Amino acid sequence: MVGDKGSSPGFAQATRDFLNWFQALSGATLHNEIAIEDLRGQGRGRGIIARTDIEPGTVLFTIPRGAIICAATSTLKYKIPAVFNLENGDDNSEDEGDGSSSSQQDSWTLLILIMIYEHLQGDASRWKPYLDILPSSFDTPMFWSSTELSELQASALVGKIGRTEADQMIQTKILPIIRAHEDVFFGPHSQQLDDAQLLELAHRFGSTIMAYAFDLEKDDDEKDAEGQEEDDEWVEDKEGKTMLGMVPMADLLNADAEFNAHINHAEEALTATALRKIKAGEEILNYYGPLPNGELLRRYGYVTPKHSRYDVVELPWQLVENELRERVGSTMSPSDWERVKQLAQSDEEFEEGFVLERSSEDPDSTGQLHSDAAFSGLPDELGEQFKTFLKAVKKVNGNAELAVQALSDRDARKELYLQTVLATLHARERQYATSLEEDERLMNAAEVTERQRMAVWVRRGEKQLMREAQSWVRRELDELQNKASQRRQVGDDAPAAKRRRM
Ligand SMILES: C[S@@+](CC[C@H](N)C(=O)[O-])C[C@H]1O[C@@H](n2cnc3c(N)ncnc32)[C@H](O)[C@@H]1O
Repeated sequence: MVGDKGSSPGFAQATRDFLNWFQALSGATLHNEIAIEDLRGQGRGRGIIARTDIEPGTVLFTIPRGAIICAATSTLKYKIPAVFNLENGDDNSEDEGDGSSSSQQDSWTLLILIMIYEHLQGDASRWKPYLDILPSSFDTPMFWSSTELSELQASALVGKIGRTEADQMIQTKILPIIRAHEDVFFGPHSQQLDDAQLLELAHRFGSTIMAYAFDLEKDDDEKDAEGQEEDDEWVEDKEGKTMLGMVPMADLLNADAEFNAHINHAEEALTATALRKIKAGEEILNYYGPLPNGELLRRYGYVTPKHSRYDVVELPWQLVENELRERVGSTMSPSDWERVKQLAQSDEEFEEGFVLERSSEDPDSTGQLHSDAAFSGLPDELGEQFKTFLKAVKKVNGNAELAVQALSDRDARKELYLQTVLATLHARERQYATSLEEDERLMNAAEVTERQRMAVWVRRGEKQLMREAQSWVRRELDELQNKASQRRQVGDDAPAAKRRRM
């Protein structure tokens, strides 16, 4: 859900002004039978709805590239060319150490600077009606209080919010540029802002870019390394290499794991087309990718039931190690165990944690999914690291019986592995303050706020996945036991058969 400070009439007027502005753009098109609607009642801000049935392949709207806010279109680059790397024409501009050189900027920080500049231009910005419909507050965890964050419990999402890193990026890359060019950012009519206000503005536009901006450099027929066609996605470009831009109208589309529209990138314009028949009254939906709900919440500030199929749980190796030690190293001294750890960690493949996820098909070319996702196995790398650890145990203590046996007998190792993982999954589940069952109850409780409900949804999804993983491990253990008892039966029968033959 996106916040907008305006009251309802302001909201509707801003939508109308934006529509008029958009339709007057040279090269822009908008299908007559689609409408921007106020979906705040459903917690989805604005969205685009079909007013009549729309046939597959129909062009919904076209955005000329010149209407996108990006480094190529904003006049800011002519005012502070050094920051945009235009003076030397290459990447070797001098680093002034104050954030003013291009080498310190990336596509994120440049777009934040552009958005702050255009915002401070007020009526003078050619994107004013578009800027007026962008959100001024967000439901992403970056803006949650510590009490709200505590509702995420043991979710790995907590460690990924990155408020401190964002603050630091703004302090080192955004504020020094604005302070060094106050005449550019604060025109004769605009109000001066202090550092705290600028910090808030930079956070606001950083979050806007996270939830709205487009990667502009992909072509329709671009292929990834495997030769597969890549989707044009709303991206988080952490390395800052691709040009990001704010694309009016395209970013009014909400999204889900099943969707019905696609944005094509062509030379002169971006075009939204219907992927299948869209019925009158249906919302036109884009796709942000196969994201778990935790990631959807972190980047976009919402969760959906359809994204649950992509949920993940992070299993820290330390938890696996604790369980393994109990089983194979309980008689080892702390210093011997330390040697085991050092040996295992010296392996260059060593991982601090492993991600559990379900197997899921990709949406088809019309944006639809046809089967449920299911947990179907542990990561291979986890099994390999488990074996590496067993080898290290054997090296340090050749008498560690269980480890030695597990290394020479495949089934014994599999059983030890599965038992250890099962115990780890229980331990991981205990790190969350409430049970899955309590969360199920909370989902329907009246007193729960929207942010709390989203946090419960994320942690509940992770617990559900852990339960599925536990059932899978139990089934594997049962199979192993059945196999062993069948072998015992064959073994018991064998001498009898032999006797008969004799
Ligand atoms: C690119 S914008 C889409 C337009 C947006 N609704 C608006 O009013 O500006 C992305 C934001 O829309 C909202 N959104 C998108 N899809 C949603 C969904 N399926 N359910 C709820 N909110 C959604 C989220 O707040 C997200 O950060």
